[in-house]
Amino acid sequence: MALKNKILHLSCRSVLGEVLNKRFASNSRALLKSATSESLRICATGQETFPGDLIPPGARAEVVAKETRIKSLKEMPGPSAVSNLIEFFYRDGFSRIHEIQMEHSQKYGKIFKSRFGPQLVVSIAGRDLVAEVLRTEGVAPQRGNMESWKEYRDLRGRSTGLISAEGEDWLKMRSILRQLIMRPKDVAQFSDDVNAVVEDLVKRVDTLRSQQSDGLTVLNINDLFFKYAMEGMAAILYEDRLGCLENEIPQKSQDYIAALHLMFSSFKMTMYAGAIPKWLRTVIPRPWEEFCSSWDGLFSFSQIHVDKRLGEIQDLVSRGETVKGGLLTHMLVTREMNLEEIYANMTEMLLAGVDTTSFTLSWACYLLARHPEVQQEIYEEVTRTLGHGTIPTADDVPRLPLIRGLVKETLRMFPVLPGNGRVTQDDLVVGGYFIPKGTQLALCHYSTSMDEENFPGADDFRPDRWIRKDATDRVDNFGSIPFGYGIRSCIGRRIAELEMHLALTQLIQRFQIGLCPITEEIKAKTHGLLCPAAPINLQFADRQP
Ligand code: HEM
Repeated sequence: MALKNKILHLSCRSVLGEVLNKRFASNSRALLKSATSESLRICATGQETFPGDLIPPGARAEVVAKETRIKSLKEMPGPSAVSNLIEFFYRDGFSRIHEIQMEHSQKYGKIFKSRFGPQLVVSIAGRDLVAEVLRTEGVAPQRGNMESWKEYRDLRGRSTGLISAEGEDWLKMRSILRQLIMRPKDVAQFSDDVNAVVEDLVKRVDTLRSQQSDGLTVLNINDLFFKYAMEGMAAILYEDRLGCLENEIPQKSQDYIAALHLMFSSFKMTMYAGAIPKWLRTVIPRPWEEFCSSWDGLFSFSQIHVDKRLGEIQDLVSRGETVKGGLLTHMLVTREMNLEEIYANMTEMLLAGVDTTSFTLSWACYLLARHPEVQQEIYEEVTRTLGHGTIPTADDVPRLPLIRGLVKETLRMFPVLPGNGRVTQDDLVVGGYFIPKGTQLALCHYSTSMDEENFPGADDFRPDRWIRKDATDRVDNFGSIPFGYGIRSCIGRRIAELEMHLALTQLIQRFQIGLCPITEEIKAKTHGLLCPAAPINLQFADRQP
């Protein structure tokens, strides 16, 4: 792949945003200690706003204390420890986490507690309560217990990356990366690289369907999108290609795919590995061993690619030539992170970026195939805007609101992370309950995005519900925040969106996507991520220009 002349710029605006965010968070945390959540939501004007400057916090707290009693965690409803144990371990609840969210929120309300052994988890299943929690976050929110990830890194002398780091380490890495890839215009420069991968994706569709008797069917579409996402991520992160969309996949890439599959196939076990006390690992060693060996594979793959690029840069420098390149080049040249931190971040970003993007693409194509009339509408928008043969770039995406709506609606119906976590860093009052510092919260994204109150006709696939009616109309909705919200939200959001927008636009331009006769209704299952419970087989018929 030819190296490109790219400049990755820093932004004072985003730094300012972070400072403002910090101020707001510390203000609101102070207030939360003295007031209930109700007092935060409803101010004197009756609007949803921050009431600090309208009524002195102390006075407000007094009024509220008379009106509303803050309840304790003991009073919070929720399933009993025994029924939870049966649900998860006997009835395999881990693969139905999304359904359990719905059932429990209907039964216990928008906030409820569950116990997993010694661990108490408070689930937040209401849109406004989720907003309340995320809007009051501090400067370095914590997602959950990352002990097993950290332990592996300590064992091997590795650094943490953005997903596993906490506190100061996380802040430092986040502030570097957020200036490089957080805004659409930062990632627009990767358009050509992504399009080169999309071209290979389209060729691969041709090859795969020609191997079937009907000349149309691509079996297990997620396998194809997995390879597309891996190839796209490598093009952006490593400035290199892996050959995943070739007929013969190079051995090193195959080894990586195996390590990635091991990581996900042993997901449940590795979850326990984090929880199993160390002494118990001598009795049941397998989960921990598999966990370490899959990380070994993931780290070594990233290291090979980072070292390769480093060698190329050193050669250029020794020949006195100018160094040009993308994200990795920038990181290697500026050394704002040390080499171990670069390995760790490349490893964690690749891990975070492949399945998430590929499952979303699989669901999007499945939904298009099930709803030909919606597909036709989107096809008409694409051809009206771009014509039949024009290859879309990042600059075209704002002119394709239905393509963006398609991705948003897919992620609403199948949020690839059906839930997210936070460990509270201060005492909080949420939904009228006192939640002490250090409590594990589960934000129930699946149930909020399927809630009729937040999305009328929630079972209907309607990409157009995301289209703004005019410049002032905002359709943002805390009911569906598939990339999270705020300072610890997904750092790869813009990269993922670029990969999905460009791939879907070209697929819709080229093919009419249909259900294959052998494909029945595909249900979702939770396997860490929300994924199809059965292979999705689809037909790709050529569009007639
Ligand atoms: C459809 C695609 C994707 C979805 C739905 C998604 C969703 C998420 C969510 C929900 C989080 C947690 C946010 C929070 O805790 O508030 C997250 C974190 C993260 N994601 Fe993504 N993601 C996607 C693609 C990607 C890609 C392509 C990358 C890499 C370039 C990536 C890298 C990360 C990283 C590094 C974090 C941790 C951020 C931090 O802790 O500071 N994700 N993602």
